[in-house]
Amino acid sequence: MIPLYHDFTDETVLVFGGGPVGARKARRFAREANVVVVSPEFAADGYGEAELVRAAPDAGTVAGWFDRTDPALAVAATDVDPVNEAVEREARNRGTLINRADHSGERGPGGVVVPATVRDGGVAVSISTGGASPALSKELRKRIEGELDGAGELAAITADVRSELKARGVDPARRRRAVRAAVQSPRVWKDLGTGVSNARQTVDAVVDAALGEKS
Ligand SMILES: C[C@@]1(CC(=O)O)c2cc3[nH]c(cc4nc(cc5[nH]c(cc(n2)[C@H]1CCC(=O)O)[C@@](C)(CC(=O)O)[C@@H]5CCC(=O)O)C(CC(=O)O)=C4CCC(=O)O)c(CCC(=O)O)c3CC(=O)O
Ligand SMILES: NC(=O)C1=CN([C@@H]2O[C@H](COP(=O)(O)OP(=O)(O)OC[C@H]3O[C@@H](n4cnc5c(N)ncnc54)[C@H](O)[C@@H]3O)[C@@H](O)[C@H]2O)C=CC1
Repeated sequence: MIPLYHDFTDETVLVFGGGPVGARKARRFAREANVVVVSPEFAADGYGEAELVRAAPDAGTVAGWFDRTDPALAVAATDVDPVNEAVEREARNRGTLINRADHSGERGPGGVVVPATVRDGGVAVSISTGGASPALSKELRKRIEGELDGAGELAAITADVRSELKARGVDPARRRRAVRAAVQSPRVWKDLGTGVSNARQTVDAVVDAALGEKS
């Protein structure tokens, strides 16, 4: 399996099954997509901003929900095998991405896994075991959680620096050297998250030094 980051803005994610697993996937995708959860019961803790539709489609009526919502991704998270199978089949017929929450191992065309994810601002690190051991993905996620502190802030600062250097016409090789120096600098990392404009100033000093300019 090959990891990709997918932009779900303005897209719909259709979740079948409103148990703890369906709810977890709904929360995950609702941060960006329009999420519709179809289930006869909604007993779990939270579904984010998802739209909840009370219904219990069988294998024959699953397709109608695809017609109504036109999803970019379908999640099969019911505890009814033939329904999960029908969701997968329908997604595949339409070329829609499919996440079988009840199924490890082989995925087939359009099959995707939901990874364990750590975020800091716009920075995300995702972990998958290719479906072999979700508990291990979760454990590894916990171990790296603290490692990303400040990465979101540094990504935002260096994004600004990159466009400023581009606008000033600094050539690509020197730009690359300067941005690399900034992300590698222990002084920069020390100043991230201190709540003042320290980090930006430190980045500017490191960038100026790398470009051979006085700060
Ligand atoms: C294939 C996959 C499909 C998919 O859902 O995309 C899948 C499938 C299954 N999970 C099962 C069980 C558990 N899943 C978790 C937890 C998570 N599972 C997630 C993803 C995935 N789970 C995909 C593969 C990811 C990879 O490649 O590693 C995470 C990472 C993301 C998320 O779901 O948000 C989230 C952690 C989030 C976090 O905390 O960071 C725990 C741990 C716990 O609950 O503490 C357990 C119990 C322990 C265990 O069994 O390992 C079962 C058996 C059900 C049964 O036996 O009845 C199946 C079905 C099967 O194996 O057939
Ligand atoms: N991917 C993951 O991380 C995990 C996956 N699983 C698997 O995912 C599946 C769901 O897990 P849980 O949420 O814990 O199960 P659950 O049994 O608590 O929830 C299943 C939900 O599906 C609903 N449902 C039943 N028939 C339906 C229908 N015809 N259409 C739509 N919804 C219907 C039920 O009302 C219930 O809300 C299970 O098959 C389990 O094997 C379980 C644990 C973790």
